[in-house]
Amino acid sequence: MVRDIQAIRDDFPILDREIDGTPLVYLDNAATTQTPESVYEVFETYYREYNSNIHRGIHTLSHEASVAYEEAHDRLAEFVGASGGREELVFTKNTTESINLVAYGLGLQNLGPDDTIVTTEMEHHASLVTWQQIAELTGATIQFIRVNEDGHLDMEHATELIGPETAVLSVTHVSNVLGTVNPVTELAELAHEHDAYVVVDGAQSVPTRPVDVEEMDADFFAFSGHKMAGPTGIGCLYGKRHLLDEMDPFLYGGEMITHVTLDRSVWNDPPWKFEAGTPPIAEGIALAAAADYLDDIGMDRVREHEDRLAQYLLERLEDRDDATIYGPPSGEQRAGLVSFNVDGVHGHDMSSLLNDRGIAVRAGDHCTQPLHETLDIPGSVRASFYVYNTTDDIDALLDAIDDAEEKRDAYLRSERYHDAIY
Ligand SMILES: Cc1ncc(COP(=O)(O)O)c(CN[C@@H]2CONC2=O)c1O
Repeated sequence: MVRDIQAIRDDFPILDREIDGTPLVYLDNAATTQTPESVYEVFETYYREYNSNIHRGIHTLSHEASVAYEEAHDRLAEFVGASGGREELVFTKNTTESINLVAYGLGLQNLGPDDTIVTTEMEHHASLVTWQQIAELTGATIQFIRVNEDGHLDMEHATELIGPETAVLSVTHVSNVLGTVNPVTELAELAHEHDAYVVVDGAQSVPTRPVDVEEMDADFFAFSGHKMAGPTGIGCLYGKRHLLDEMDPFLYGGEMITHVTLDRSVWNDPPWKFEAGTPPIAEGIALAAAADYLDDIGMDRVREHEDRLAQYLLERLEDRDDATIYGPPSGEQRAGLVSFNVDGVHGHDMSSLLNDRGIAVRAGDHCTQPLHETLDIPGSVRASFYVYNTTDDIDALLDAIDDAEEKRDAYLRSERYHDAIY
């Protein structure tokens, strides 16, 4: 069933909000997406009808909560093509925690001075800082695949860096700044020729396109609930079952054990081995509802919709002689986000001027300071779309950019500017 855009927008009451009397235009989805009624109603039902701690209570509420929470793991595993179900799908707090879990649970235990971690210049700090820290703690070397002018990874450089000493390849599937969709399957193949672990940051891909972790042959794959129409406070780490068996827990305590004596403890099986203490129960169950919501639209349609909006904005920004766009040009496939700058208007001023018009974008370094250094800019303005955005939203953005440019030109003509300069 193909759902029309208005029907989808009606699922998100927040889109009826006004910002100082102006209708909200929400274009900050790469940071956090909005949540449909069908997802946040899950919270209300859970707390109204079966709130209880899981796995230990011998009573109906606990059983119902346990079943729903466990089945949510199966649902998210299915959403990313993990045939092992819940045994390969750990709930964490977010992508950041998922990547840290692999880095500390496997990297810290197995890496040493002879090993290399290969990652890229376009990584989010959630990954880049984490592997930098592991390199420091283990003496391993960390190397970064270069990013080309057009926002793609330099694959020649990748083949130079990935070799016998590579122990880990950690790469973002989609850049949260450039919109670039990286060839993770090709990179995984290269890394596996040298028995390296392949860790994929899927924060920007799982929400926006069909993902099949087994097809790409990722060993680990991390993503967040709040970026896929789900709640904050819940994320996922997919891991191949035999690797999760090998991996050390990251947090210790109840739930993650099967037997404890004063001398030693025996770990539980995955995923519970990595879910110490009382987990985000309602969040996990609500995330399964988010997966249902997105599958109801269809992830191919989500990708097409996002690409259409990105192309619409790219073509119009490319027509401007004072706009600089980062990432692949129009005509090339990219995720539904466009980062840009307008000459003479600082990103934060642009973001503030847009907010005056009810338009929410993000400005700054988007937690990718090394990438912005490579781009030789202090920051950028990023518009990012989701299933409920339309070309009307983009037209409103473009009008507001015109307005910002007029304000800039008026200032440049003003006495205040000339007094300041001369
Ligand atoms: C590619 C990528 N990896 C990891 C993360 C970290 O996700 P969590 O915060 O859920 O752990 C983000 C978040 N994206 C940031 C958050 O705000 N704006 C962004 O672009 C991201 O875009």
